[in-house]
Amino acid sequence: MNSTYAIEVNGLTKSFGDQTAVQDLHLQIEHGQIFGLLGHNGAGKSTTIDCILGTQTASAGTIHLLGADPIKDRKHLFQKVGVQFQENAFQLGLKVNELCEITHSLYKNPLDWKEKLAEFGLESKAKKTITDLSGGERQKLCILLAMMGNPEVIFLDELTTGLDPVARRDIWKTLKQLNAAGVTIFLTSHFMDEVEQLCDRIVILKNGRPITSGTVAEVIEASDAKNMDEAFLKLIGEDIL
Ligand SMILES: Nc1ncnc2c1ncn2[C@@H]1O[C@H](COP(=O)(O)OP(=O)(O)OP(=O)(O)O)[C@@H](O)[C@H]1O
Repeated sequence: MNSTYAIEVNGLTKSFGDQTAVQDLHLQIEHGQIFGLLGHNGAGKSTTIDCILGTQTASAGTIHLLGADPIKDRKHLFQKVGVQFQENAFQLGLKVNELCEITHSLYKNPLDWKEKLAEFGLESKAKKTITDLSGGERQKLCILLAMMGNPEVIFLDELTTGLDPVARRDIWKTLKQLNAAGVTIFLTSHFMDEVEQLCDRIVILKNGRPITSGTVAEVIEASDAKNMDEAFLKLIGEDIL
């Protein structure tokens, strides 16, 4: 099994009973790209990520993550792939430094989390519990934890939902720095300004099916729109908005 892409998906289909969440999805994501998977609520974005990570089994299709099989090679991939913790995965009573220590201990080649905490402006929060952090601070901590193992690829699902404009820009800066250091980023987002700012390439899903792909500029041009917001609305159609 091999692939020169960071992530390669061929004909991914995932059904839950008689409902098809993702249908015949093909992705070829180069190393070092910021890739955005877009779509309305329930379009199939999280299901796609789950299948790529091997936490869900695909109904059909093949997936290569860093050239490996996400299910068979999960242990090996764990060291190379960072995943954003969902808020409900945190034990909220833990202190920031405790959570960092625990996560740090899981990896063979972890980063210096104290240095990163300072870089993220969270140094003074080390002894606070997760519940004491603001939404933006929690999201930064999520990125830090996802980066802990020095991953080659990082998955971020709806990273800036619920954040104010300043916190969102802060997160964008962090992601750009991470990407400049060579990390491939796979993200989902409902914010088209964010997509325009960050993504090298995008795919839009509608009801589980890919309806368009390309760079942001290509998608805007192909849909004869003024910006990504308008392109998204045109492509998705008003019936589901
Ligand atoms: N475990 C499951 N069992 C049954 N149906 C599921 C399951 N997980 C997802 N689905 C269904 O699959 C479809 C795609 O869901 P998914 O969570 O992938 O969408 P999404 O694009 O991530 O949505 P959102 O933007 O709201 O997070 C939805 O109709 C959802 O109800």
